[in-house]
Amino acid sequence: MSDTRPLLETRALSVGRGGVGLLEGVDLRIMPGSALVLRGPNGSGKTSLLRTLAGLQPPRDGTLEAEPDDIVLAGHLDGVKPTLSVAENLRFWAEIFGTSGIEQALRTFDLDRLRDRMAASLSAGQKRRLGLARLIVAGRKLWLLDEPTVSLDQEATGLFASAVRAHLDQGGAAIIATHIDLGLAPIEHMDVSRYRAAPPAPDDFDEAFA
Ligand SMILES: Nc1ncnc2c1ncn2[C@@H]1O[C@H](COP(=O)(O)OP(=O)(O)OP(=O)(O)O)[C@@H](O)[C@H]1O
Repeated sequence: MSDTRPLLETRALSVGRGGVGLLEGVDLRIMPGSALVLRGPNGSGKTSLLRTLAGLQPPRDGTLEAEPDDIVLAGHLDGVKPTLSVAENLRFWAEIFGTSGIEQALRTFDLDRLRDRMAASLSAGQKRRLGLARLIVAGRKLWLLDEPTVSLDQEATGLFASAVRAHLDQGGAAIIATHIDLGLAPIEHMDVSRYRAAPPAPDDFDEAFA
């Protein structure tokens, strides 16, 4: 039976950062098997939106419906533990997420040859691959990805795109802040600057200096 319920739905969601409103009126509906690419200039609020969807910060307004246990976020900080080996990092996350088995994650991101290397000694791109391998280990349905291809070469970007495609084929979903074309067509794009929050009313502004 196909699952026709959205994995995430927002209505009139408002997002801010540091007490400042960034986005308003964001309506999103993410179905199993679908991917949404977030676009927008630097500072427009992509990371803040992903953090809000992941439950790391509360919405300023509106509603967000999602099952927290369905979601995994891969952010700018890879979450890699430098004093653990590649395999130990993956086993650590498997324990955190309550899953088992790291071989598929190692294979997917071509990390097998590096399995016993201390994460501290990995190159930036290798570290990023390890951070992304955490997605496989997590076993969650909705991937929230913030600039996932930073530091990745063309080959590793291809591995990542294949991993996303396989995830979608298995009924997973992804929201990806990225400026590059991952070749995942057909795919929806959303420019977050469409939802830019109105600046504070002049009265509020004056009040701050009263
Ligand atoms: N911790 C913070 N405290 C206050 N303001 C912040 C904080 N982090 C980010 N901001 C501000 O919030 C705004 C949105 O930032 P955000 O990181 O969400 O944008 P972005 O679209 O992801 O940008 P980029 O494309 O550069 O990654 C920016 O003006 C930024 O300076």
